[in-house]
Amino acid sequence: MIKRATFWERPGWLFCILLFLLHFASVKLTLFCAVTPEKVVVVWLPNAVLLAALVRFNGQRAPLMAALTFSSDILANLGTFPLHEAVLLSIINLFEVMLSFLLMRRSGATFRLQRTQDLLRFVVAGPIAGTLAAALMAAVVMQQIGGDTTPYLTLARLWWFGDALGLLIYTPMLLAFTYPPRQRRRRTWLDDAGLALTLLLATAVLFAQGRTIDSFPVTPTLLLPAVAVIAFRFGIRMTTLFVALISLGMAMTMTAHFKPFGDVPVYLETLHAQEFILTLCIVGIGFAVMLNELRMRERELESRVQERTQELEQSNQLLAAMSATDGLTGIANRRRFDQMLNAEWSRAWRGRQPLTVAMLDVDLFKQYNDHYGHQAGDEVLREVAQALAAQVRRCGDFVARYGGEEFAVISQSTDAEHARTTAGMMCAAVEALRIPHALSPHGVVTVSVGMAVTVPDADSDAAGLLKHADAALYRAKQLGRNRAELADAL
Ligand SMILES: Nc1nc2c(ncn2[C@@H]2O[C@H](COP(=O)(O)OP(=O)(O)OP(=O)(O)O)[C@@H](O)[C@H]2O)c(=O)[nH]1
Repeated sequence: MIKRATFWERPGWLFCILLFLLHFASVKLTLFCAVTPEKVVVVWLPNAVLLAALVRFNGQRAPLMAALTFSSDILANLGTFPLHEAVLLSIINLFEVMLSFLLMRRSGATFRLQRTQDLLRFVVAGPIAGTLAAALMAAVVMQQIGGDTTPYLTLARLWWFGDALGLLIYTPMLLAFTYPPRQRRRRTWLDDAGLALTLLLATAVLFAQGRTIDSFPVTPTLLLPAVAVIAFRFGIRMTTLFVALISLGMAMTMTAHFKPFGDVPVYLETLHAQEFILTLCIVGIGFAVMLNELRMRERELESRVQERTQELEQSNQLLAAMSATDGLTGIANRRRFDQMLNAEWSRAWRGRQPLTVAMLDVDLFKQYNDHYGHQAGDEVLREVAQALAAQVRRCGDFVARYGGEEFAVISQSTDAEHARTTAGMMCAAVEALRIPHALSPHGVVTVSVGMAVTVPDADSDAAGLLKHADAALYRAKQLGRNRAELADAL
């Protein structure tokens, strides 16, 4: 089995066989049901098959595809035209498609024809310019070689209109069906009923022979509102399919001598049919493409808004993190510490649990700065902060830089004994860094710690706890530094 993605990546042998068969069938189908007994082509669809293939693969293997459809064109035409005429007309068909494709490429139309701008570029390149150029040549061939006595301009116009409509109807349809739909819509029974009714109406209109019901003429124009509704409800695929079916149906009924536009001369009838099919295309395909573009833009806008919201959320998170972080040490700052202390205080109060605050101060830091310089002092603060953070991470506590060379730690559910052990460990952790301090009696950088433990109640507050911890820190400094002191009960 060839996978869908692989099949549409490059025109492989399977695609080429299918292209040949589809092209051959489309010539036969057109000759069978879209050419009136007077040999007037209402819509010529084979050229759309090659153009859609060239556009779909952006010109990959163009010579091979051209050769295949050229031979299929001659083969299929042989029964209707003599060989030399079939060859010449096939050359003109090929010229028409190639010119349309090159003009489309030059205009920058993208493959899917799903935006109004792309559709307009396609219309100018194919149904207007490419087919007109071919029509002017074909009329000469038909007159000079085929011996057709119809006036030159009439011949050219008939070729032009038939081929232009063929390209206009079938190229967008074939392209729409070679891509998976962007968004599948859920169809309701009402949609299905509407579709069935529209097809019924189309059949009735095509076979009504332009009759009137209660002096109301049953003409194909009745189908225009229906195609607009289909474009609105079902999107490009279904609309192009509907337009194609109606056009082919109309051509078929005309070749079978039904007269959807009443009893009018054949040249006028063909003109009416072509005018009607053109209007059907503009209303149906044009409306579907416009709606599709609007929906695509809406989706693009939605995803862009989503992207921006996500970016904004990330920036907000970053900002929040930045406003809570100390720039020098990278740990929480005083602001965050105050928030945490209030939150933990309330929690401990509600749970009647003890709460511990420890204040830490780097010993003889002024001397360190004076001796080693301010930048070396900054580096010490960073290292001390990391050592303390590693220490509290293990116990699930919270550490912040309180300001200057002071740090603060909050511990939950700690009794006095546990608080003392933890503080001792923090002193040891800083001493273990072994940062030389020539002016300290310990020879290395050390910290002093003051702690206060309390079970919050109505008579105490967080500020009081901090004050007690600060007093204990002062005592630790007095008692020789590099030690931890516990404050008296609050
Ligand atoms: N390098 C550096 N120094 C700072 C920073 N913040 C505060 N300091 C310094 O820290 C020193 C604090 O000195 P003091 O309050 O006298 O205390 P100390 O020298 O540590 O003495 P004790 O606390 O009694 O052990 C001052 O010299 C401040 O300039 C900082 O961000 N970086």
